[in-house]
Amino acid sequence: MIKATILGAAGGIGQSLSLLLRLNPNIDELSLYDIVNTIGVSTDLSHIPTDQVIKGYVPKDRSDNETIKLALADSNIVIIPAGIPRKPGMTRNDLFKINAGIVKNLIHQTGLACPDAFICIISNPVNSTVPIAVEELKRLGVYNPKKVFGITTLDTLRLEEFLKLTLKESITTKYLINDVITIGGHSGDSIVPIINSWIKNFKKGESDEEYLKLIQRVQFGGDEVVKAKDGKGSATLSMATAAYRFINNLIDAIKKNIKVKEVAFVKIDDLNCVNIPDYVTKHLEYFSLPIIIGKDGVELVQFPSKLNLHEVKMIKNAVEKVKVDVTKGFDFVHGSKL
Ligand SMILES: NC(=O)C1=CN([C@@H]2O[C@H](COP(=O)(O)OP(=O)(O)OC[C@H]3O[C@@H](n4cnc5c(N)ncnc54)[C@H](O)[C@@H]3O)[C@@H](O)[C@H]2O)C=CC1
Ligand SMILES: O=C([O-])CC(=O)C(=O)O
Repeated sequence: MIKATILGAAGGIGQSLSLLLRLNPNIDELSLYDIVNTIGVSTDLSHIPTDQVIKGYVPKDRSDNETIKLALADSNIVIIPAGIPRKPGMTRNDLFKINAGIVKNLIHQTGLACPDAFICIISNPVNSTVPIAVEELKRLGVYNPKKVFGITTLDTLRLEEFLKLTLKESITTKYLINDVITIGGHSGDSIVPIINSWIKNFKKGESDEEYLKLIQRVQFGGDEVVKAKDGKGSATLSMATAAYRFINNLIDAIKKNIKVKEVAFVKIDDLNCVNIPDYVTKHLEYFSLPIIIGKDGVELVQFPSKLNLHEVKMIKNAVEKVKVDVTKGFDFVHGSKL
């Protein structure tokens, strides 16, 4: 029995993701929670014929914690896209002030209602909201490092698509999936695209202008959408697709007991890691990296092999960036040590 709950289900990502999950036959119950409009969204989706139970939940007022408890009860998977999106001119860090509190409260309720659930955090800034979630779960005494993920899949989707466009050859995304990934964090130059042997397709290798342009476009892909939406939010449809890819794989691990390979922002120092270089582990606890997920969660964190020199340079820079964001998240829960 799989029950998936979306917290923030009435938003741009929430609604699109709800539709995709409604169409997934491996989900037995879909639970949609938001502070607004989930009754409308769930009623709409309930007219799609499936064998799935679907329910919408909206709290009566700010002090109502009973409704979210009902929404979360018995969930195996909790997905959190609740919070505000960017407007042009903002960085993801500008969202911290509002989203940090939202994520902390929702994680608190999740830890109380379904402490054993897999938790997928979409709300930005991911580099800080994941540490907030981890520290809050620790406070409750229910933290399981194998089951807390920051969703960075959209960066990899962008890399697949933009690399294909850059190479202008008869390469389809089919050949790129599993071969190209992004690691690091989820903001600007903390995002590190890894293109494996495709570097050979660039005439001047790591110093090729087209290669450097590709890196920049992936790192600032979110800004491209924010600008195009012109004040009406950030990526929603591509993000829902990205989250769906991750969740679909996660369900294969949980329900079919298949070991799946994914990439997510996880707390690496609490997990079983192989081949992670000192220049990463010495300095920080969290990074988005390839992971193997089994039915009980992350079994292994891996580090990509065959990196080019530019990729190593980008990783070292990402380590510095992520470290600052992680500390901000940690301090939000525990209070600054300064
Ligand atoms: N991880 C990633 O790659 C990406 C992350 N995001 C982030 O996802 C978040 C959501 O983006 P959108 O869906 O576009 O925003 P949105 O504004 O369309 O939807 C957010 C939803 O959260 C709800 N919400 C706010 N406070 C809540 C609470 N306490 N409990 C439950 N629901 C609550 C709102 O009512 C709204 O329906 C943003 O922080 C955005 O930056 C967006 C794209 C990619
Ligand atoms: O850019 C944003 O604010 C939303 C996001 O995380 C992305 O599209 O990657």
